[in-house]
Amino acid sequence: MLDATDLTKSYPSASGPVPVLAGVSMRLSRGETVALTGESGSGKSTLLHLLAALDTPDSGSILLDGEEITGLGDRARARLRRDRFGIVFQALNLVPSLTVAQNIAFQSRLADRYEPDLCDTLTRRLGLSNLAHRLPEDLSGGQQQRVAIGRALAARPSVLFADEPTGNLDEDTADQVIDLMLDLAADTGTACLMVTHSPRLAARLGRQVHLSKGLLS
Ligand SMILES: Nc1ncnc2c1ncn2[C@@H]1O[C@H](COP(=O)(O)OP(=O)(O)OP(=O)(O)O)[C@@H](O)[C@H]1O
Repeated sequence: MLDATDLTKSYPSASGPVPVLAGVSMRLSRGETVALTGESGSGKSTLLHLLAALDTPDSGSILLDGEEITGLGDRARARLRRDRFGIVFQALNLVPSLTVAQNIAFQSRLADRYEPDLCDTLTRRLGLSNLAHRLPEDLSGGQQQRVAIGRALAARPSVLFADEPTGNLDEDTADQVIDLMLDLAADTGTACLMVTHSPRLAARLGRQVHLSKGLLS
């Protein structure tokens, strides 16, 4: 479904371009779950940003269902993210003026795919039913993380991209949130690519890939 080949990416610096990705290829099949690991600064977030169409590679190809997405302009990439991708990053970007229930419905409404029953189910399974009318500022970090996961999955994305989604949670809560995320992703047929520093969390996913020296193994 998502098929990336020979991706390269450098960032400019005072002493010239600094290469981060040196020819990364990876494939993500429908419903597959993959953990992306690697040392700090190895380029995990950079790769996730390219695959999620938040940034463009210097060279290489990314096919989504056979269609090249690297050449798309900003608007087309924004549409693609809205319609096909769920994104759960450390900066959760919940809409501060919307309640939990409204945040969960938010992307699915934008994508014109709002399903009240699915939103209710996600809210309940994420343990947010009694918080549905609260604003994000009145939630704990873990509760906000669950809202972000619900919002991403309510739009039935093809791929869920998660960058350290439980980075600031204790181990037990992180395990619960990841298990729930994987469970819900499986129910909605969503593939999942998750960046994590934790080998323990990585082991819970179907496959692990490791980024080192600009290459995946
Ligand atoms: N916008 C940018 N401009 C310049 N350099 C950048 C930019 N974004 C990332 N980098 C550099 O690219 C390298 C890879 O960064 P990236 O955030 O992808 O790594 P990471 O593996 O996700 O790290 P971490 O695990 O610490 O989050 C780092 O050396 C970083 O300093």
